Amino acid sequence: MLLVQRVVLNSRPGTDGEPVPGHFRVEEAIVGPFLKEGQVLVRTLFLSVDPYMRCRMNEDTGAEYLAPWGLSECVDGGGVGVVELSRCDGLSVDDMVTSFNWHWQTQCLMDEKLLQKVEPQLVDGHISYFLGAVGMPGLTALLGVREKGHVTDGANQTMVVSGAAGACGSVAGQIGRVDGCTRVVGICGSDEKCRVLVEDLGFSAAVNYRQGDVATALKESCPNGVDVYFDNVGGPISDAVIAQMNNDGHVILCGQISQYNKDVPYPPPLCDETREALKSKNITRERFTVLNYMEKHEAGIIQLSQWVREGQIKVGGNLRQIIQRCWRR
Ligand SMILES: NC(=O)C1=CN([C@@H]2O[C@H](COP(=O)(O)OP(=O)(O)OC[C@H]3O[C@@H](n4cnc5c(N)ncnc54)[C@H](OP(=O)(O)O)[C@@H]3O)[C@@H](O)[C@H]2O)C=CC1
Ligand SMILES: CCCCCC(=O)/C=C/[C@@H]1[C@@H](C/C=C\CCCC(=O)O)[C@@H](O)C[C@H]1O
Repeated sequence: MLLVQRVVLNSRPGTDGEPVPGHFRVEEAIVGPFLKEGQVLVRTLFLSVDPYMRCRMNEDTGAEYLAPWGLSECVDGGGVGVVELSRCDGLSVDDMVTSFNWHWQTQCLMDEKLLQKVEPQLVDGHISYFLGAVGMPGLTALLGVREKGHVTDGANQTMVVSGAAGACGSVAGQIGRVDGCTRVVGICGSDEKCRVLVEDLGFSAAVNYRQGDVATALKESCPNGVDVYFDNVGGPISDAVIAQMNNDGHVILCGQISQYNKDVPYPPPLCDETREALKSKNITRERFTVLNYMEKHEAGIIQLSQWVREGQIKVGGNLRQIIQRCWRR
């Protein structure tokens, strides 16, 4: 038997509330004693804190593919770790593995079918990348741009990305550049993040939405209007971007993080002006969910890891809110 530490949901913020540390608590638990056939014991190395988790804190998540976290139950999400004991044919001790349903627990027993083996050499040993640029957020950027963005090399397109310094946005903007957009402009929440986007990640320009008027700054940085918008945030920032979009443009409806602490359905309703702008300018705005493209994930991971190794896509390590604490036995 093993004594482990785990994080459980202590209380819910309510659909309109801000999440705070007190909504969680850390407690000790016992794991084992027996490993069943088809199970492994894994040690947690990295956990990912993602926006959709706010929805899992509600009793009703608002999305059919998201189960609510239970009160006093261990929370779960994306994680990577190492196999310590195995009763599976497909996994051996010391294999690195990942899952969308990793328990926030120092060590846990997991069924083989919930795990995917990962190859550390794909990311030169930086296994936390499997939760970021070479994981679900990177796939969201790649498949979002490719499936919904209509980016065409040589078409002189301008792409805008909101939430641009985040895990998905920072990769989406770089893919826009790789795929041939002439200008890629990021929107984020600090001057330091703007500097990183332009100087380190190769964005053409960046707008700090906390300083000055977003519409004015966008006019300056997108003199030819906006053709493709990778929308991570929704709300007034997205209204300002859509108002400056060209005819026949495309919105990639990836997420609406600015609305997750509100009691609204997903996707949240648009204001009349934005609805009218989309219609009159013939702009597409299709909902995108990375889980709907599972058959493209393996090739996507290979492509993303290659770009990262070659330096075409830079990983904004200090921009990502990954819990980088190595939990030890
Ligand atoms: N459709 C899909 O399949 C998927 C969708 N998503 C969605 O993509 C989006 C980005 O996720 P991800 O990159 O992983 O998240 P991150 O946590 O890495 O980044 C999110 C960023 O959003 C910004 N933000 C937060 N609140 C607000 C606000 N009120 N207004 C404007 N910006 C805000 C913050 O940056 P700053 O401080 O710079 O404002 C924050 O760092 C989310 O909406 C998420 O739900 C994610 C994965 C899959
Ligand atoms: C209503 C909220 C929409 C938020 C959009 C978003 O961020 C979507 C993210 C998902 C995320 C889902 C993760 C795991 C699914 C299984 C969890 C469970 O309930 O057991 C990601 O992994 C893929 C995105 O589509």
